[in-house]
Amino acid sequence: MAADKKIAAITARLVERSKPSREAYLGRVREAATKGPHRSVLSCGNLAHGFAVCSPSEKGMLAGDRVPNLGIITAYNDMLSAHQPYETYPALIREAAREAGGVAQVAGGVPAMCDGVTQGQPGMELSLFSRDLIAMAAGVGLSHNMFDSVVYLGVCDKIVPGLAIAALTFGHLPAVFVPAGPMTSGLPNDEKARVRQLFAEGKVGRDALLEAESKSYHGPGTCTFYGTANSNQMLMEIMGFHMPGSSFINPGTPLRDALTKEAAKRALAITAMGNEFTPAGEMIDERSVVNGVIGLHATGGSTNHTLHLVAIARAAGIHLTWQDISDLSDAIPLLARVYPNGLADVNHFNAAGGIGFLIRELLKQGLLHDDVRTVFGQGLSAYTVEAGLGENGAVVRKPVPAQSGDAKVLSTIEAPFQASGGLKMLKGNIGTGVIKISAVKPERHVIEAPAKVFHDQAGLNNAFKNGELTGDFIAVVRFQGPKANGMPELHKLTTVLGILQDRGQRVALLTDGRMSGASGKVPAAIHVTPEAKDGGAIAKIRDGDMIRLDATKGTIDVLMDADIFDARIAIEADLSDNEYGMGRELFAIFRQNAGAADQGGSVLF
Ligand SMILES: O=C(O)C(=O)C[C@H](O)[C@H](O)COP(=O)(O)O
Ligand code: SF4
Repeated sequence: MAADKKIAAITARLVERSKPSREAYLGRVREAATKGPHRSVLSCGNLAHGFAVCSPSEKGMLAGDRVPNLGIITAYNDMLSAHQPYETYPALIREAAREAGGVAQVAGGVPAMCDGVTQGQPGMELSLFSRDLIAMAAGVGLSHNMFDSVVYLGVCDKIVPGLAIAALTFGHLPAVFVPAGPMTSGLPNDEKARVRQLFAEGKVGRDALLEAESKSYHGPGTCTFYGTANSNQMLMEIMGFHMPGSSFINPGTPLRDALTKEAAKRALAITAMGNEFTPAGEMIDERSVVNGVIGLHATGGSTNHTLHLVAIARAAGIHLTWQDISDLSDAIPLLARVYPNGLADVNHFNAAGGIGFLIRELLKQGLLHDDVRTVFGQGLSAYTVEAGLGENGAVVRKPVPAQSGDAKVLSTIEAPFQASGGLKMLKGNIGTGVIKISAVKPERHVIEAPAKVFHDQAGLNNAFKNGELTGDFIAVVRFQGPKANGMPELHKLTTVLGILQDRGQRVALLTDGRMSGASGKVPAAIHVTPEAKDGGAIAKIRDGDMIRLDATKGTIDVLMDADIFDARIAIEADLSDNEYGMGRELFAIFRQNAGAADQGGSVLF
């Protein structure tokens, strides 16, 4: 149990709130678990289909009941720089399985969207829904019931959350997440952002912009800013789904391959057929979820996890709320400064000590639950390490250094960058929302200004081009919620609002949509619930209304007589443009059934 009383109290209320659903969930997991192998319930016909393409020796092993079979769920494609390295992983994993006396098969693939390719494009309106689709697609692969353990190959924004929902839905099976690692450092992220602003102001041309973007995103691996994808890696490690020290090792290196093989062997070692059975649904409990939230706060992680972590927890019968996330923020200091929360990138963070250093610092003051189960065994203290290669090419681990390799990037618990974490909940007569304050200067934590209302990103960008965005204002961009158009990221607005902010205007964004984890310096009240499409108060706001966004107090309010504001009719919008094109017609059932943002914006729960 965490030593810190506040964390223990928040965890206790999470356990209490979740009791009925968690007990029902654990009952299902225990019912589904079997001494195995799971394939033993299949008919000869089923099994013959299942191993038809295996080698004769693998068929011999799978025909018996002594050898575990490892399922691989892969999100490989060439679109995501972070997922392209997975092309070669199945062969490596099969080799490791053979060495471990087991068998491995690709159970199935899942789709993976790159939010960088679709940012500002119609495709982004499928992004949030792709998370649930990924969980469903992984379920299709695992429903063959041929497997005794699973390795999940995924890194990016919606993919890890979708795979984690699947892993917990199949919580009777062990689950090891296998990362592919970050791209090597290219053009610094702040320099990329500077060239973008110059382009938006017409000071450089497309050739200069494309050159800067291409130097920033230049090869295999995860983009190096600390957005949702790299927040995912931190979460998977601090929640115990990764092998210790594996998150931020670059792709195409001997250590990366050694970690992949080690993960496969570990996944085969923790099946019900061995003596370290670690089913995902029992490994992940309320303490693991709270540890994930703590990691988000301590690193300034992505706002998208106020959606995804809520949905992941629900898959395990755990009811995480925005109030839990916000209250933990008050108890957890910011220990990392990685872009957009600073100038460093994730490679610098890892070189400074990485996740192992972060965990050690938080454990020093009892700010994490140490008494948790992980794929590596019992206790989070085992993760206060960094991974390396031994003489024989195997993975070796040693304790993280006592000192940070760069105190400007990764600090100690004694000298945090901020006393509280990065994510705050906002409440008021507009509804509830969240704001990431770790990347916003303190003098911009409170913005009081007139509303300028838009119904899409283009409206705001056009107003900028026409020179209409003068003075202080709060841009209200609405009908961007899950039911309206799939809750796209509005990250492209950061450039325009950043230019105005740099000119000295006091500006902010208020939306029922999302931002990227890479969004940062402009104060943004996002995920506002109820959304406009649901008749939320955000649909009552008019141009010129005075709005106060106060991240210090945690409030978002229209400053007018309550009766007058309440009496207003929530306007409706023509959303027919969002119903067709780029596959959006395939996701109508998702828009119709999406849950509220504070419930994860999911069609599953
Ligand atoms: O981390 C997240 O939440 C993201 O979704 C990051 C997006 O992939 C951005 O779109 C990529 O950054 P930009 O190149 O600035 O567009
Ligand atoms: S981090 Fe974002 S932009 Fe980079 S590959 Fe992953 S999804 Fe695409």
